[in-house]
Amino acid sequence: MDATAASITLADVGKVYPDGTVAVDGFSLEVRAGELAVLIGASGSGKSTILRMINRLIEPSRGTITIDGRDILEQDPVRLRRQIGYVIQNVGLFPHQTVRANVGTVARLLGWDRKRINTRADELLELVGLDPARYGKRYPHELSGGQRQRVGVARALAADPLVLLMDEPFSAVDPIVRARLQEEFLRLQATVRKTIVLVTHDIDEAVRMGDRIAVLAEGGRLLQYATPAELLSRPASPEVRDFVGADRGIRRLAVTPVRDVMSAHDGPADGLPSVDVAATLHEVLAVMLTENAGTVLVTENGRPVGQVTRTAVFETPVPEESAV
Ligand SMILES: Nc1ncnc2c1ncn2[C@@H]1O[C@H](COP(=O)(O)OP(=O)(O)OP(=O)(O)O)[C@@H](O)[C@H]1O
Repeated sequence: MDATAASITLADVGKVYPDGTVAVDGFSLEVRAGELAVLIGASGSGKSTILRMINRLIEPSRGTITIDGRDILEQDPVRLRRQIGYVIQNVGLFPHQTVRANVGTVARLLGWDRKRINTRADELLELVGLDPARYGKRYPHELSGGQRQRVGVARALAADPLVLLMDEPFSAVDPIVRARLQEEFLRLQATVRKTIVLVTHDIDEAVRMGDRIAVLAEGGRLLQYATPAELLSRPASPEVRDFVGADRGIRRLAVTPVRDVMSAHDGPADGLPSVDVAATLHEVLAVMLTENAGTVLVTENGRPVGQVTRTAVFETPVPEESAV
């Protein structure tokens, strides 16, 4: 297969554990190739169960899961898992193996020769921002939490999987490291473009990372599956609205491109502060506040292409939420 990413489809998937717990009851979702889908929801809503059904660490009780159109239940689970990267909270690095050996685990299982494994491991360490010469020979206990997490990501990418499953990958590190890892990971994703399903408890992480966010309630009930901007501006129900939280207005600014809100520029541009057309409303607001301006010019390659007023920042798009 030449593709670097694959679509994932879950159709009416259910899981009943042997003790009778209905963890997931008829869950359907489509993740497009190269997209990062976030699963978020209350504790016990079935997020991890869904994730682990995709790599068959848990066998579904019903329904169909396909990767690139191929039913995963018709594939050998061990081979399937080698094509799917899996990153978990505490990474699960092998403590008695060096960083380089940890990253090379899957490649070794695939029978690659030592030279190719080491070259690949070093490439991946560089990709996640760890100098191979400095860190390759260390053991996991000789790394910080954030560095271990990066090794976990490098290991998950080692066999160039089509799909990456991440279960709270950044939650074990402190908030500052977490924000940096998220940012680095997004840059990495812009290069590798894997299809990713990420489970989190953190709505800010979901909004920052997700191309689409699935909000789940108990039993894997899908409340909404939408882009961050859509979720924040148009929560599908009071349940989603509560979940997304009271400060969603601020979050919405961070995901709404200025392009969606700007109007035609009229009048002289002299003296107006400006933002690039790729900016978000959050950046526009920051400029308005620091420059004490009511209008900001929007430029593309340095030329004015529109303007945004303070009213537009706060009024557009008008969310249907006057009921609260
Ligand atoms: N092995 C198991 N046997 C029985 N019930 C289980 C098992 N694993 C999970 N459950 C139950 O299935 C439901 C869904 O669990 P799951 O771990 O998928 O939820 P989650 O949304 O990932 O939760 P959290 O956010 O707390 O990690 C919960 O009610 C949980 O108690």
